[in-house]
Amino acid sequence: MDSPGHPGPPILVVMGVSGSGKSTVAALVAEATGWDLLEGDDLHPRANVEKMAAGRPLSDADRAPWLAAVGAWIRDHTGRGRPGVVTCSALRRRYRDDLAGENVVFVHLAGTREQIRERLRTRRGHYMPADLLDSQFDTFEPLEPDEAAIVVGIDAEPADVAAEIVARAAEWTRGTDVSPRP
Ligand SMILES: Nc1ncnc2c1ncn2[C@@H]1O[C@H](COP(=O)(O)OP(=O)(O)OP(=O)(O)O)[C@@H](O)[C@H]1O
Ligand SMILES: O=C(O)[C@H](O)[C@@H](O)[C@H](O)[C@H](O)CO
Repeated sequence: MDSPGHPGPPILVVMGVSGSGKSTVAALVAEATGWDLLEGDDLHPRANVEKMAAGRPLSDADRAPWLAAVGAWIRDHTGRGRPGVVTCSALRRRYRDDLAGENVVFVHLAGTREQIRERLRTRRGHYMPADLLDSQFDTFEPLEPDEAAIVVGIDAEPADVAAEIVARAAEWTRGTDVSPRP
């Protein structure tokens, strides 16, 4: 799947606000492709998890060590030429700039506040409270045209969302323009 424009296998950073479906969809993409999967939430320091569970949004400083750990996983993979799928909210442009690099493609799971609020309302067994959704949307800085990125809607079933990502990632590795679509 390599091309001169994109010399190595991709790392897909599946991003978006809490509840947009990152964990669900990334697992399906990893299953379909056989690529390594990093559940970014597993790299949060315990203090971050406790803070979110208590209903308090993370600050930039809170996110810094977590983003560094996610970035290290990405670098390890790109350095070894291994493809991967990573879940990471990557809400702000500057966070993404720290994760970006050759063969890194951001995949934004784009949904409305109302749609995601409803999904979080019915989600069970997760520490992240739905109350934090507004701060997630307030923090989110949309992808900009110069970012290597794919935007995917989340209306479809998870398997179909994952299939679209696999297809668009294949286009990306062939060098097709997949800059954000409205
Ligand atoms: N395409 C979809 N259609 C319907 N439900 C979905 C879809 N994708 C995910 N869900 C459901 O929405 C909820 C949120 O999904 P998920 O936990 O994967 O989101 P997340 O972005 O990883 O959240 P967080 O960042 O808080 O970990 C889950 O209950 C999941 O089953
Ligand atoms: O950047 C953030 O505010 C946090 O990292 C969250 O997005 C969590 O990672 C996740 O949503 C919790 O499950």
